[in-house]
Amino acid sequence: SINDQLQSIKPKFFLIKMIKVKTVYSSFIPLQGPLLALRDWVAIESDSSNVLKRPDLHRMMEMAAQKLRLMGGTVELVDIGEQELPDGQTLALPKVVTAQFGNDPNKHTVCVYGHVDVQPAKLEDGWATDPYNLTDINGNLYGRGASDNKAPVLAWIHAVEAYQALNMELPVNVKFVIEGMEETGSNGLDAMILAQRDTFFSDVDYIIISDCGWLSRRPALTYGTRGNCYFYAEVEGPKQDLHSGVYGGTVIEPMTDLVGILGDPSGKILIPGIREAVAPLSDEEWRMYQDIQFDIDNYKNKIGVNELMYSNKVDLLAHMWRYPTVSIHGIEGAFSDPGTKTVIPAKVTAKFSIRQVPNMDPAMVKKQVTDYLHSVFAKRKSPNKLKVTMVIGAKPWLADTQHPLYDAGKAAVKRVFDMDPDLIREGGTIPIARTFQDVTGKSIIMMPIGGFDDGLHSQNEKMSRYNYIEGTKLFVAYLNEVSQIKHTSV
Ligand SMILES: CC(C)C[C@H](N)C(=O)NCC(=O)O
Repeated sequence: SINDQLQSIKPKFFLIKMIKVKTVYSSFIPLQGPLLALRDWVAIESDSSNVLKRPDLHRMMEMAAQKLRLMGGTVELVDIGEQELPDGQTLALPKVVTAQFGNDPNKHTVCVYGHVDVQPAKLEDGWATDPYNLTDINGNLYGRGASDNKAPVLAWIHAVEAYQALNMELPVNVKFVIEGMEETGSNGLDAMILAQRDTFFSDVDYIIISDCGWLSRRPALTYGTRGNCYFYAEVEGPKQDLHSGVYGGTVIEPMTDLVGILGDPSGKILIPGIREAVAPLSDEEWRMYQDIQFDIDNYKNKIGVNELMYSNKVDLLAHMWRYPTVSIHGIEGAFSDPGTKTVIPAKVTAKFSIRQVPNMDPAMVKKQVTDYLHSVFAKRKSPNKLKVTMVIGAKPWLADTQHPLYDAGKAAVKRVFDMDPDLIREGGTIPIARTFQDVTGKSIIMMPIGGFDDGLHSQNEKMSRYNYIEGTKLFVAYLNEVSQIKHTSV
């Protein structure tokens, strides 16, 4: 009837109005709705790398599940077993939250993946505000996990809530997979995806991930991530720490060995075989990089340096996204407190990682790194013992930007931001992306809403009110665009 038709037009009109409505972003507007939800989520120190914080992480997963339950979703907390710690003890992994809204066989089904664990953060690290107390300064919401990845996960939840609030049917069925171990390699999630391939994932058509950021103020769609191989290199010498005055000069120090095998002034990867495996940069990719908006001075200012490894845009983007890099993160066992302790540490463990790209393979990288370090160590003829372990082996991921998912993404960005997105890659790693692709055979899009200067993993991480709310509008619009994709596209 006419009435039914009017009913179906009215909410759609509201939806378009909601997307187009100009929101005022000011710190003077008190936190409400989505901002309060983000405050509550940031308040939980869900640090997946710290075993002492595991109870908080369990609480975080329960809180995410409860939010989805209250919205009427079909929610499960999936037990993914235990994690083995380096000392041989075991610890329960945080359960994975799965949820489903709608199961209409005539609609597409999208699966939104995100995580609610965070990297460590302490006020003493140099934060200007308490990392677990969401603080608004000039429209930026500061807090650990605000951008990586709590606000983006919440923005997807709010997108579903927006349809519900308007009494509108979701244009697609929406599933969620929310995990709590992303920052430490997504332990247990690969097995869970494999186990549920023919159940939870059987009707999923497309996978959407919003766990990354824009490159500039221009919105972006991401089509590649680097992988990550994370290593521990342990050098063990005397049976206990020693006084450097009493024993220095007689003992072959583990720290000297460690620095000796890791150190190279170029900061480049010397390990044979690694660079040779890298897929060459094609002319087309090179051309694409030239069109991307990237302000080198802005980038330098953001991180507070005067000079970078390369001085032109294409080289910088290529080395950020599609060449491997090595970073040394820290040395466990070394003296690092303030003061002047004169100690020879008995055992030191370097932590470093290699971001890898197509066509590198983690198993091969593990062998190459282990063989190389042992060969360099052998030349030192040291009596100390070296042990090399790879603790994370996450593969890189690359998508086809010609897929209709990306056309739908461009249309949604245009609708909300009135501009075309940059098509970018990401230097960081989303360990599970490749598993989703390989196990389910479905296409993935990464649709970031984080700002280019959000400070992920660093001090003063933030998410702006603007990106959070406009990002939610983007997701609302995107669900609508995805529903228009022809049913034949996988
Ligand atoms: C920018 C990254 C893809 C964000 C992601 N959450 C992350 O930090 N992954 C782990 C990593 O070390 O890259």
